[in-house]
Amino acid sequence: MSHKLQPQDRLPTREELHRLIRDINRSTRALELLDDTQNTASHTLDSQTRPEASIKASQLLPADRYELQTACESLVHAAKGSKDYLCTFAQSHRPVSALQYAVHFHLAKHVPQEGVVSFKKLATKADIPEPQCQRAIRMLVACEIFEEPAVGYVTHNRYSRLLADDKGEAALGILTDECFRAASCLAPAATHWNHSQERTKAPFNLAFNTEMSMFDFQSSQEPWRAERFRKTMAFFGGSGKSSLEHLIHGFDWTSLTAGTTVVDIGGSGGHCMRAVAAVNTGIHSIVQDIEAGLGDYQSTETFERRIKFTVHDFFSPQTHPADVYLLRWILHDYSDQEAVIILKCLLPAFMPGARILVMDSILPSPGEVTKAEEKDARLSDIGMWALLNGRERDIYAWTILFQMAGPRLKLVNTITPQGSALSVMEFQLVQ
Ligand SMILES: C[S@@+](CC[C@H](N)C(=O)[O-])C[C@H]1O[C@@H](n2cnc3c(N)ncnc32)[C@H](O)[C@@H]1O
Repeated sequence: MSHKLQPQDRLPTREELHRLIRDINRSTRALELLDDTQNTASHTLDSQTRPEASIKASQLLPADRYELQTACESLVHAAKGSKDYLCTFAQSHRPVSALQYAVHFHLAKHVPQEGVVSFKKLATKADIPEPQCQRAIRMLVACEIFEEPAVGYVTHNRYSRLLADDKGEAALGILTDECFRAASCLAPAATHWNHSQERTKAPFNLAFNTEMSMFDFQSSQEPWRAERFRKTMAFFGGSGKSSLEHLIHGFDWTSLTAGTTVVDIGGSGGHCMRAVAAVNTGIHSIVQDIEAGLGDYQSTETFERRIKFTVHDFFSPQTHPADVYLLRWILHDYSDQEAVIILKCLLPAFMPGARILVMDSILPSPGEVTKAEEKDARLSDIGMWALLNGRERDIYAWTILFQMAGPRLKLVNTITPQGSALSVMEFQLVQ
């Protein structure tokens, strides 16, 4: 009996395949043309644990990198056929759950930096059953995380090595635990709380069975999660699209005169202010966060007393007068109604000429960028929704948000540094 291909199993036509291959060739050539920096690029892509080098890689014509990704992904999807693509896509959570298992049991830390380890020994070290260890790792090997160079033996590759690093493990821990579990509750939470926008009625709350917002839950119930969150923020700031380099290039910090005060609201362990202090030695910085967010840093002073850490809840009125208030990766955590409260709490402390720097992503309009770039931006949008009913915003949504906070707050400048997923938006209070 002959098997007829169903329309949904249709393979790509020759023309479609050739167009995709032409696209791949074109963007590959664009990357290859960067002869001078090519060595840096391939080197940094192979050793992603070196933040300072990765910054350079992230600045290599990101548009070409996204075009290459988009064309490669389209080719893979075309090769699969529609039904297979969609069904595989709907099972994306399965490799992520294998990663969750690997991170939870610290498997990467039990694999030697050089050489191999047997599944048997790895399972013994991690205190887990060997068959489970093998199944999880083999799923990951199929996704190019870890390698099995000889049957039954595991070794690191450039991806798995990231998991062996403390901060990398923390970040992947949050992504595969809090984020993953919360994301599985998007529709149930919407039904349960009738599409509430409150941070205490988010998918996270259903997943973790708590009435507290994620940050309050971390602080008061499971402080190890707050510690892990702080390491994660430092990890993301270390390199790539959210590198702190972009914070430095997104605003002229050297233009601030000696004695200027910068308040970093929700500043975590102070990584942003350390980066700023390194380029302008005259600035005084205050890092504000909740107690658990600051961790061991609270009440300390660093950088020859130029950075102070203080506990402050950004949902209460700002008490510290400053020339610049930095809100990096804060407002996207919240819905408009809650983000407005944070902004309004700033206004009473506002001195003439003071500014607010918001560093967050600006969502592209549909079709404005390649699919790969759009997907990256949208990952974060769904992520913020899942954790706190937050959202990413396009430029119109940002403008409306600030209008809601106060009609006198005006956007005076926006800079998106090359290779950065985040933009710096500068707001001032006009008369
Ligand atoms: C997404 S992180 C951003 C950290 C840092 N600004 C950065 O760019 O890496 C959000 C920060 O807000 C802090 N935070 C959460 N709720 C807060 C509150 N009510 N008041 C002050 N800080 C808060 C968290 O502890 C965390 O450090």
